[in-house]
Amino acid sequence: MHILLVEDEQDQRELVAGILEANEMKVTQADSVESAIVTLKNLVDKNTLPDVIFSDWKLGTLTGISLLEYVRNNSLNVGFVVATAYGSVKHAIEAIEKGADDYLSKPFQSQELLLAISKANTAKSLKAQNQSLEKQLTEQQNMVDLVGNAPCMQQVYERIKRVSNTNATVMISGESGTGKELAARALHQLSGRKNNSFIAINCGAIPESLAEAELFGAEKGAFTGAITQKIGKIEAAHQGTLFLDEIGELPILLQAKLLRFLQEGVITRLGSNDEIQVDARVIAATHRDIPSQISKQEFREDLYYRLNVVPLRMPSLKERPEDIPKLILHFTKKFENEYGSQSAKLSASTKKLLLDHNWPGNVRELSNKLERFVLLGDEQELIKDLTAPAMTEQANEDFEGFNIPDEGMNWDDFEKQVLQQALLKTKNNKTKAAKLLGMGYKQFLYRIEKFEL
Ligand SMILES: Nc1ncnc2c1ncn2[C@@H]1O[C@H](COP(=O)(O)OP(=O)(O)OP(=O)(O)O)[C@@H](O)[C@H]1O
Repeated sequence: MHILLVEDEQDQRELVAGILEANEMKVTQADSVESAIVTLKNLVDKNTLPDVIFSDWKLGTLTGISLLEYVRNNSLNVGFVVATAYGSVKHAIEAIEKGADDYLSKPFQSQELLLAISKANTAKSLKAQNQSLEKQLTEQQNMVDLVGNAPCMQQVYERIKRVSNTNATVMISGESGTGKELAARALHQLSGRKNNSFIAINCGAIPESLAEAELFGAEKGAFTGAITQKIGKIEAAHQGTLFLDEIGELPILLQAKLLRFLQEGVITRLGSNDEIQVDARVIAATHRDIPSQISKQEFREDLYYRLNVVPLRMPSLKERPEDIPKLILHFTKKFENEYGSQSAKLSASTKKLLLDHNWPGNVRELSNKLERFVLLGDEQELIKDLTAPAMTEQANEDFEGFNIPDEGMNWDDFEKQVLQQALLKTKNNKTKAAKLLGMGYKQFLYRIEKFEL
């Protein structure tokens, strides 16, 4: 262990140095705050910082506090022990408040000295560990944009890091709003393909009749309306990443063609016989239970195994309530920046409501609620929203015989209930639910997002 010993009285300094050296410590001596700072600067340059500084309180006209301030202001990670005059508790308290790890009242026994030094050294090591963990976490967060440190999220980060730089196909599962697309983007960002395209396509959002041209491209005249040559999404992802969202919605015919691409790395544009080599890393995502789709013959088993080389499950928000405070902070700041407004502070009881909420719409729901709060600054509305009873299946059934009541009605509630019923009827299949209501998928998606369904 290396100690910087700062003491202006030579006898005292040599006495302490003797004890430390007898205990196999390396000692560098300084007789004033100024010379200690010069010594520290030299040691920083040589990258040989001491482990602990042991400094007297009174050093000429200055005190050990000036040295402590220098050390802490420059974020030098060293342990710090201050020796104060007998009975000067005030100084001891001040030293601890300013960031000393321990203090010793003079006169002290050599055992007390060694104990204080060892304590300060441990504190230094812990600080170094924390700093490196924090740095790792921040790097990770910056890299992937995903907020949350819960153990289940750490596993997600670990897996993303491990497979990002490979070409392995990843199948991301998880409830709606859990960050599946963010995870896919992270895989792309952390890969060697990051400077090429990330092409995302929602397999549920394209009408079946156009899906093949959308994915594989089409030659001019391949079908009515194909007035120019069309490059498909797969081809557009050449040398980059192709993100197939809602893969469970992909029509069965196209599943066979996708499988061929995954196996052979070639595609054929609609209306052409030429094979085109495409090098795209494929990431798929679904909130549906694909094995049960397989048993209903809605999804090809061989395609599933080809896609599910590396499964990545995004945890629901319910599984990681400890991340809610961090997410609240993240979204509040994000929307404050976006709208250039300062939101009102959330009261402790509202924070508790946010923590206790069930979050069926996961992080997306939390983000939407906080966006509204930042925009409107209406805490009461947020509370009302969080305490409104959840829609039950029974309530939906009651709704079937609905007539506009004489006293009028709330249009938003009405719309929300219709959307919920459509989702219930189609077991959350958004494409089918949109069809049921005669709406385009995007239009439907917009509305369910508006109501955080
Ligand atoms: N861990 C997270 N940290 C920060 N933001 C998140 C996180 N998870 C989700 N979000 C945010 O929530 C919203 C929904 O995320 P995303 O679109 O990635 O979810 P998804 O699982 O793909 O949803 P869906 O299945 O409905 O498409 C986005 O605005 C995203 O930025």
